[in-house]
Amino acid sequence: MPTTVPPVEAAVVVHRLRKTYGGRDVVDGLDLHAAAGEVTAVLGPNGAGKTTTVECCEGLRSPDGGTVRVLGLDPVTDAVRLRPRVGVMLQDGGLPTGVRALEMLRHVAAMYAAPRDVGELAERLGLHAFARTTVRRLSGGQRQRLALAAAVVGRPEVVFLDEPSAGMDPQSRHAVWDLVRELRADGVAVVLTTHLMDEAEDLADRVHVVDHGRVIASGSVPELLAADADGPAPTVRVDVTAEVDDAALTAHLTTTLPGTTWHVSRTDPGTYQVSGPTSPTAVAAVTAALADQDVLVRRLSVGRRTLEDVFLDLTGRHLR
Ligand SMILES: Nc1ncnc2c1ncn2[C@@H]1O[C@H](COP(=O)(O)OP(=O)(O)OP(=O)(O)O)[C@@H](O)[C@H]1O
Repeated sequence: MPTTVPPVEAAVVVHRLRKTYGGRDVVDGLDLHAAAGEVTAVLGPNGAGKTTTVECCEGLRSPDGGTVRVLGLDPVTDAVRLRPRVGVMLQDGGLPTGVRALEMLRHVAAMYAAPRDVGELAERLGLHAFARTTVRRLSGGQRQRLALAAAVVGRPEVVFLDEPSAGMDPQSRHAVWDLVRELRADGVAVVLTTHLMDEAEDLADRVHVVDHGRVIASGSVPELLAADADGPAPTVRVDVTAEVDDAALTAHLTTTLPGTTWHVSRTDPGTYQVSGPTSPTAVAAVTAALADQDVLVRRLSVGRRTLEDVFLDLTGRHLR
């Protein structure tokens, strides 16, 4: 996997971070960095230690080991100096619940020297529709949008977004992505955690994959795809109506296409991934072999491996 040496100008540098709960290292020597003008995505299975790491960067938790620097400062001891320069969107919103939505945003904006235009921000995140609703009555997605607005209204230099588009409808998600791209273009260091691989693939300049409290892979999406053990081989994906005899399918392909190597795996019930040197003949051979097995193909697509494929290969398929 590509190694990562933090650039001198990194806005966020986490070095050998350790955080222990009840004698268990939930963050266990984690290194990552995030640069200004880039979107850095932190990915990992449930419980991998992403939120704990981000909360150490936000100064909400104190490390048990290692160092964290945000804009060259310690997020815990320099919290007062960092507050006007860092925007934070917590996973649970973390908003006061008794105030009206827009009133809350105006109040947050008033705490900064040169805030964004609240009306414009409210417009682009669709906050006007629930401007006078109290925060406790907002839907999950509305609360997320308000939390995002509060995180960016002060024109921060660094923004931490913990699962920013979780629970949002597709329209809101696109509005969030546009805003994140704009922040990047303005030179902001955006650090986000997400479980949405397409979100990371679309937005992230740099990805850190975390598992068991450590970064197990880092790089740009093309670097991660290229560094993948199986290589960025094109794949055929088939959705089928019955069980496939994958050994028979592999044997059929290697016999029909001499000199090639194939790997067939079931990715989900009813979905198989066939990896190998894909060609028009190979696609025909896959469908012929499935016809031999009396398996009807409901959908077939040919494509490269995705970040999700790489993620699953790195972190496994078992539930956490
Ligand atoms: N205050 C706490 N006390 C005890 N254990 C904690 C505490 N906070 C987090 N943990 C544990 O630390 C581990 C990492 O949690 P964390 O929230 O950082 O994971 P995550 O990668 O953000 O997961 P998710 O994707 O589910 O949000 C989990 O096993 C969690 O139960």
